[in-house]
Amino acid sequence: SKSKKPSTAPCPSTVFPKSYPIIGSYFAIKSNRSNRLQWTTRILQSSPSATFTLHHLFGFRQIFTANPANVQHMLKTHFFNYQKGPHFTSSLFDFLGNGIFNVDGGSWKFQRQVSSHEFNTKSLRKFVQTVVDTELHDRLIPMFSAAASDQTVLDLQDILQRFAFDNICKIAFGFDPACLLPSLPQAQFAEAFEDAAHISSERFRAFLTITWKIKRFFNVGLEKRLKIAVSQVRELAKKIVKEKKQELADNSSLESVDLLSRFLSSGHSDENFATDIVISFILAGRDTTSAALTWFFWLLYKHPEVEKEILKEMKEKSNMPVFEEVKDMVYTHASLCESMRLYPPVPVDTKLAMEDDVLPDGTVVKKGTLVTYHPYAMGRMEKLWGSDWAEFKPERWVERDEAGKWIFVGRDSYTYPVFQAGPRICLGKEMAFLQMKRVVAGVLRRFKVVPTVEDGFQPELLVYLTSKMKGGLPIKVEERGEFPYL
Ligand code: HEM
Repeated sequence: SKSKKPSTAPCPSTVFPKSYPIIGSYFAIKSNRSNRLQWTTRILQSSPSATFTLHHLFGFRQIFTANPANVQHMLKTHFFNYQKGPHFTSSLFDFLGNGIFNVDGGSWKFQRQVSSHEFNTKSLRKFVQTVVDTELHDRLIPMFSAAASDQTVLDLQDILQRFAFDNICKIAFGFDPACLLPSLPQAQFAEAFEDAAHISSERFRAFLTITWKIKRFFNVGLEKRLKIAVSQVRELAKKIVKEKKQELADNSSLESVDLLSRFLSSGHSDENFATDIVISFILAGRDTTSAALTWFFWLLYKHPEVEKEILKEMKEKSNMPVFEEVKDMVYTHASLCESMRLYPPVPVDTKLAMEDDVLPDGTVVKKGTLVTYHPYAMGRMEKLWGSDWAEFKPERWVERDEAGKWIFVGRDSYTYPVFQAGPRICLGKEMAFLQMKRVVAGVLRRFKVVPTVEDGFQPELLVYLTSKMKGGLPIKVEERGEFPYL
């Protein structure tokens, strides 16, 4: 007799979206609009080579891949064939202009060279440390301390976003928007920046590009708001560029510390160039670390054993100078990597194929096809992480040496493209880890972070350009008492 036991394997015919002539998989795409990330992840998990082609309206195709060989092909070996392309750059142009984040080819290469040079200086690293520590000790910790004494509920995500925004503005152009402080006039800059980033990313969701272009032409709806926000951001940036140029002209021996001063004093004094590159840096460095840290604190709450191990590591390093300690926090580093495996701040990233091509797994790519690599799905592939992929386990990233000390065991950047990979890999990766580890050490050393959510609460992921937690993360903070407290 036939077995009635249901199969647990996903059935391809139900998982893969049906495609019809002309309309492609329109209905499946429409009905999965609000959970597109999870939907495409499920399809990739059940696809033999972790790649599939989604058919949009009128024969337009988009390839999704979670296959490391394909990722390496598009981000490294065939880098020049996979670019941002006009759809991406035109959506962000009003906001970002020709800044590094929004250009391809020669313009990108030039900005990349100039900025990687500046990023690799010891003095910039030192400056970043000072900025982060000042923001931590003068603003974040006092705020937590006040909240602990009067038991206020805080939105952790909102606070970390404001913290990261203050930091990146000070680093990028020496301006303090002071958004961790209550309603100073500068905070308007952060609001305008948020509006500009949010509405620009809404353009990607538009069914047809022409819809937002028409609204822009008539200056109505969201496009009207975008125009106002962008002009506020750009005006302030331009004003700062002018002031900095004047300062440098008056005093050429001025100690130039922030990125903008460095660009200007190394001969890149064109106003538009300087404004565009600074805005790109703020966008890149703004929501990414805060998104990573919000999910990280949530996972720590769900995994007290990991928090305990981090505290143990901090106790062992407590006699080291602060930034030496950060470099040595191997288990904390592993925990952050693990948290970003499950919740990558940039969950998907799309490129445009400039010419016909074939991916290493045999997928045919026609010129003009969008190719999306999917870090969110890649962190959820059994083939890459084993059958326990759904578990939060920092131990995947470490080994003990003979003396019992943790050693970090990294994964290659094509299996874990959370910071992208290849020539366009994130420029701020090291800076991001430094900032995140400082926050983790600074906060955990003194406070316990307790989400005030109901039992069984599962945070929802909301994707704009970065992966936010829907509705934020309400928390209370408790003072731990004297350190060391283990
Ligand atoms: C956890 C934190 C971060 C993550 C996960 C992250 C991830 C990424 C990713 C995926 C890209 C590629 C985007 C694309 O080209 O489509 C990127 C690019 C970039 N990131 Fe980050 N980033 C982080 C923090 C930062 C910080 C703090 C900065 C600081 C300034 C920064 C600066 C940049 C820049 C300038 C680029 C453009 C590089 C280029 O196009 O050549 N990032 N980042």
